[in-house]
Amino acid sequence: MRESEADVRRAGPLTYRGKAVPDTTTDQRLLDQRGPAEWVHTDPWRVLRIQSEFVEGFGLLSEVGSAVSVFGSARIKPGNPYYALGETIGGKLVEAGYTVITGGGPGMMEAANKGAKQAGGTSIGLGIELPFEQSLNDYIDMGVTFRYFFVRKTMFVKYSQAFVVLPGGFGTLDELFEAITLVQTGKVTKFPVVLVGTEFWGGMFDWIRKTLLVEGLVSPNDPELMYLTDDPDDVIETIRKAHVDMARRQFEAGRVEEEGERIHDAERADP
Ligand SMILES: CC(C)=CCNc1ncnc2c1ncn2[C@@H]1O[C@H](COP(=O)(O)O)[C@@H](O)[C@H]1O
Repeated sequence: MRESEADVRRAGPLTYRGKAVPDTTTDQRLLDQRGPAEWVHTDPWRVLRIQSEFVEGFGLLSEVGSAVSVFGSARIKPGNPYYALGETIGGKLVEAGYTVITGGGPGMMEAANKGAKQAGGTSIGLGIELPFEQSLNDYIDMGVTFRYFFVRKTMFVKYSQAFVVLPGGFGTLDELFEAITLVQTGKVTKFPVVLVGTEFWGGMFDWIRKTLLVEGLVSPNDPELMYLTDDPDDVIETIRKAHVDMARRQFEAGRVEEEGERIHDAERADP
């Protein structure tokens, strides 16, 4: 016997029959009612917003090729020699075959994006909502603005194969030490973290060796997790060599197909 329309209701994957058929449809309940609004300020709702940030971030970045994240001060202005250094490094990363990812803001982020864009590469900005008005810099081809710092950080780590850290303040230090901690604890397979500016970072390196190491608060090899240089070509060469070595180790460990591809990519980037 055929069911009459009144006897059955299909709501997406759900089927209701007979007296179980609801009085209203899902759309009616969605569109007709407007209840109290406090729930948008609750954690369960935030979880959905957080989830949507991951979806947008993964969606934007998943097809990006080999990429390097460049961190550095939001406050350094064009005209500062560090800004020019950031531009040069952004450009050279592109010439070496990498997409450049930054925090999308002003200062050193803008410098690296500018260098990347002017070299004809892909320039990405992962911005962050801040209490004061601020938009993504003008040199970004693709960008997302995140609400949550921790979601944004996941994107930097997941979609880049190296970090370049230019002079900066607390935000830059936060990004540097997050990266180093992930490498130190084996949460990411060892990837190069290159600091640029021997004079700027030298004091921190000394303190790590003379205090952290001497007090036994880091392992003897931990300071080697960071490489320090002033030379943009050395930045690129260090990253490239690390990628070739890494791909070769993975290849030798038997993960042939994919890793062969990566060796190829890294070698293709040979300047
Ligand atoms: C003028 C000003 C303060 C703007 C702030 N606008 C920002 N926009 C995007 N990312 C940022 C911003 N401030 C800090 N960050 C993040 O923290 C780092 C810079 O922080 P800082 O200036 O070193 O501590 C950047 O690598 C970036 O990922």
